[in-house]
Amino acid sequence: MKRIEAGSFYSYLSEGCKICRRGAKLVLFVTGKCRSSCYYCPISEEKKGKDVVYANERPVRSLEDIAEEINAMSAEGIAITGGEPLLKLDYVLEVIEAFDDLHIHLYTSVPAKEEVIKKLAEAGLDEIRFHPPHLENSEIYRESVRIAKKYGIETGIEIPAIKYEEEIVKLVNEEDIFLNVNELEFSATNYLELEKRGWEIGEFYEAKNSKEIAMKYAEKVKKFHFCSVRFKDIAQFRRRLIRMGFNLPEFYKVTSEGTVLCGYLEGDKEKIRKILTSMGIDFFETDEGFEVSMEFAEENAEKLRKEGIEVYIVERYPTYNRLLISKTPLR
Ligand SMILES: C[S@@+](CC[C@H](N)C(=O)[O-])C[C@H]1O[C@@H](n2cnc3c(N)ncnc32)[C@H](O)[C@@H]1O
Ligand code: SF4
Repeated sequence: MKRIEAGSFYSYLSEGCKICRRGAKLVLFVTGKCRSSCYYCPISEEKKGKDVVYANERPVRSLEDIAEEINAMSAEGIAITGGEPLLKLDYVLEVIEAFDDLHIHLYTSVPAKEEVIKKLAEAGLDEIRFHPPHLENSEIYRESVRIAKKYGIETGIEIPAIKYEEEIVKLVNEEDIFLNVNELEFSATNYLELEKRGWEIGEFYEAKNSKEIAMKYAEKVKKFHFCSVRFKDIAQFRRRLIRMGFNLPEFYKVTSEGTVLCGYLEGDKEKIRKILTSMGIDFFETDEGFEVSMEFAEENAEKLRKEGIEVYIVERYPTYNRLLISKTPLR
């Protein structure tokens, strides 16, 4: 068993996991709808049950939006998730075909039939991960697993570590497929249900003792991977942020946390635009203001203030929603 950062370990990593570890997988959420109702489902309130599409944080209206997010993070792969992606099979096929040059993996809780898997394979799906809700009836996925393998799709089972089920171990070892076990994660939507069942929340929103359940699988499963909540956050997410940060214009400073720092100007937009253009300064215009280099903001703060322009240093995420971490006025 090899150890990776933040408590994760594996004996086998699927291609999808390898790309995800580099922060190079775009998460494509294709619908919030799902026919199962797992008590541990972490989907947020704004997405649950709603037929919405997001590429990472970016709302998607067309394939063009997905292409923009791919460029923003230099994605090498796409993870198609939900809700239940197979409720929107035609859309999923369209996406797989459109971005066939990237590695694409799909999550599903449906024991899909041959006609569905054949279509996915022909569209170019590379990897599939079945999730038996509540970890029950895993045997009903055996046929789908065999079909997916027959069509050359890398196949696995992916589950949260809520309990140990011998039937899952039997299935993955007999079919020689991988088992991904996620550390059970608390979210705003599953918190009460997890608490009701005795789970306690840890420092990183992980369920305490969930890792110990994963260990039991690790002892028995040939192709095994445990992904911790902390690893998802500090490695995958932070690495994606860093990729996104370095794709921004050079005047942004990328921190080791994956956030970006820049100067920020607010005031009469026409006036600011004129000043920056006449000085030949690189800038990015947002709805409310102008992002510039920190050096420019610091060196010119006094002069700009005299022109009635507010000057700040801003730290934000390099994501589509530009989540603000801090906005400090320069005096
Ligand atoms: C949220 S589901 C969405 C896709 C599909 N409905 C499914 O269940 O596979 C994606 C993955 O998250 C895992 N998962 C669900 N709830 C979880 C939780 N609270 N903590 C960690 N992983 C979880 C599932 O095992 C599944 O592999
Ligand atoms: S099958 Fe997946 S999306 Fe549906 S309720 Fe369970 S975890 Fe959530």
